[in-house]
Amino acid sequence: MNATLSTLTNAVHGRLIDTALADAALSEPSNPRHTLPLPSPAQLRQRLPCSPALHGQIAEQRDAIRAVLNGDDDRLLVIVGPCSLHDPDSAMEYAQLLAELAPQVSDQLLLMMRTYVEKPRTTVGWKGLMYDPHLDGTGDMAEGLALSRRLMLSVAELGLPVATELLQPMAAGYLDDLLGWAAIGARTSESQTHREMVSGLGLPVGFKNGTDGSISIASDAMRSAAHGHQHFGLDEQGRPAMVQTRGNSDTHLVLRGGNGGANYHPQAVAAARQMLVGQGLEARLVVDCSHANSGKNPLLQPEVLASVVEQRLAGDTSLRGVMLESHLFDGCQPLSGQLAYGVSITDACLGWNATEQALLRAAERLGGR
Ligand SMILES: O=C[C@H](O)[C@H](O)COP(=O)(O)O
Ligand SMILES: C=C(OP(=O)(O)O)C(=O)O
Repeated sequence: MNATLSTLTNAVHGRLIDTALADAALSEPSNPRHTLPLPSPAQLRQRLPCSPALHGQIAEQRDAIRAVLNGDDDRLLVIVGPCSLHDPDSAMEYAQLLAELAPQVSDQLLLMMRTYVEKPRTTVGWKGLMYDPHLDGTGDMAEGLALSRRLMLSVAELGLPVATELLQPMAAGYLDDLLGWAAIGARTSESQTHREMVSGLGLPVGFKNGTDGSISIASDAMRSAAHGHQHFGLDEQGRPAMVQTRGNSDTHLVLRGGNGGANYHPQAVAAARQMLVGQGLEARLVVDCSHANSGKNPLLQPEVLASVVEQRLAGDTSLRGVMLESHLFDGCQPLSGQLAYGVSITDACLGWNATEQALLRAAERLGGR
């Protein structure tokens, strides 16, 4: 563009912006919103850095997870931990227990910790540590982001791969360098925005089937995420940006059951496998033992896990992983008054003792193959 044209263009844009600002100043907002600035991803990463040693560990863990998901390593991937983290002390006590168990079962199971700081809600409810770290509705997201990153760093420093659901695409850049694996939840697998985000991630990602049980939304998501996209997003400095991604084919389907019931039984697994292969996708399956696969009864998760183990032993090599919702103690509690330590404030979880027993049993059974 020559200098005169550029000056003219700037002058026109300048006038448009001035007019827009004047209009904005004059018009009454019909639904006023309050905003508070947040740090940029770069600022938070600088404040809570991932050391080169940790960075190397996470890269190795991603490769190990990929090897299991691709079937090059015949261990079972296990994504296990609280439905949501709401209290750093109980989260770290849980992480310690898991880190002690991991080497005991590592010949058969590759354990990673569910480190969930964002919760998708069916309607409304507490949306996770990242949104409301004080658990009081004040929405201190600056602290929520810092606390979430600090917790993930601490879990990773114990040597555990960190797994989380990425719900808000704008927030992924604050945490994604720390993750070994991520999920896109049942309520967002169909969302173009989430598929675009996944296409720019450098880690394995599981797309869950929809809450209605639809598995095709997840296979569509896998095909979309494998492509490069141009999308609206934020750069590292938090500025609005056109983001160009390269595509991510490191994805798989997570069977979590649906409104019609469970989908971990051999027939449902075979149908999922067939659909993926029919669409030219690799048959890589992870079974979520919780949610609709256990009818939301956390104590049934060991049964679902045992079924997956038996299906593998019977020769189903497409089943590559499982997910369990587990906390220090069984059940869940409402978010009000004095909270019991180590009990979920979102979905009901399986307590640690039963979780450990179920995982030891699975390892023993798989080890005897
Ligand atoms: O795993 C978590 C929940 O199932 C999900 O966040 C939905 O929860 P809700 O139906 O209680 O909102
Ligand atoms: C919200 C979750 O699951 P889903 O998306 O399957 O409901 C979860 O695993 O925390």
